[in-house]
Amino acid sequence: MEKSVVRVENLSHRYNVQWAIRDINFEIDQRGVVGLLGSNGAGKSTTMNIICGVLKQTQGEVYVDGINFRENPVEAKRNIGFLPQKPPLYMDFTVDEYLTYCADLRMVDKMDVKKAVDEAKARCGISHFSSRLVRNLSGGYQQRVGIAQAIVHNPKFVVLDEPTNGLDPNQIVEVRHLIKEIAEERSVLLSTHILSEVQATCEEIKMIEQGQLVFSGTLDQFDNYIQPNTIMVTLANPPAEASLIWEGVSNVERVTDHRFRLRYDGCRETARRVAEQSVNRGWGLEELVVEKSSMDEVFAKLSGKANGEGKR
Ligand SMILES: Nc1ncnc2c1ncn2[C@@H]1O[C@H](COP(=O)(O)OP(=O)(O)OP(=O)(O)O)[C@@H](O)[C@H]1O
Repeated sequence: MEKSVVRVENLSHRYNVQWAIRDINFEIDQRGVVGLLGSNGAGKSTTMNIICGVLKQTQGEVYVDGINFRENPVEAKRNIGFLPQKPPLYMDFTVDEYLTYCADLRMVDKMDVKKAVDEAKARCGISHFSSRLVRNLSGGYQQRVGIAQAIVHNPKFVVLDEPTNGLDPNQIVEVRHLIKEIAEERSVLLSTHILSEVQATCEEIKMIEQGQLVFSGTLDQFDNYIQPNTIMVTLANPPAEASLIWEGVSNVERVTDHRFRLRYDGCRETARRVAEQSVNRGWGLEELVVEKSSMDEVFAKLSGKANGEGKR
């Protein structure tokens, strides 16, 4: 069995003369939520549409559960669920009618359709709305119906394009929770512009900029992409600023009477040494924070990197 559920190899696509995405390679694990990040026009939708079989790539290969999309698209699609940015809901259907229709489209065996619909409804917490018209559901519940149609055929891989767009804060929390739950038994690729959403939901991140993959790694690796180089230290009995400069520390800024920002060489040892010295010399260490960059700063740096290299 393959370790990854999706494998993308040298994927490139152009709509006209310009490449929309160029030479993208990555794999997606069997479980968990992967965030797909990128600025507007970076190439996220193009990549997602190709992986979901909505768009045929110009070059490269996509394997879903080991099946090559080019060679066997129908089989590959059996393993994929897709919730586009605008959910494909039929407002005049009841929830049951709609999900039954989706199960048919997804070629669920006739004998298994009712069970599949019941399971998808239970999973998404909409069983009590079975007979309600989709149009009469709130935005949050309509989105749950959208997610239910994406998992009704029990796919191994689900793609959700900005699934919390337009929801109120409570609905956002609920839908995020649901996404995490469905990712316990399958893999979910989540496209979003909202960095706090990635932080709240994803374990892995792929970032595309200017049509190229500029980052692929864990949330922790993304957080630590820019090496921290300042330490904020709070001392009850601080010495003169000059005493705080020693090996590894290049500059000291006095923020308040008791707080200092030390610019350092990024070496972990330096932070440890600051703590040791503060204790040994009786400076009354109250707080020591290694100041990491925010996700926005990492995002901006990665976007800038792509722009600077003149991609496409
Ligand atoms: N149908 C199309 N015909 C021509 N060019 C297109 C088409 N769709 C997308 N593009 C171009 O391909 C590039 C990548 O677009 P894509 O929609 O994949 O980006 P995106 O990251 O999904 O952006 P957004 O976040 O704004 O949806 C852009 O330059 C876009 O203008």
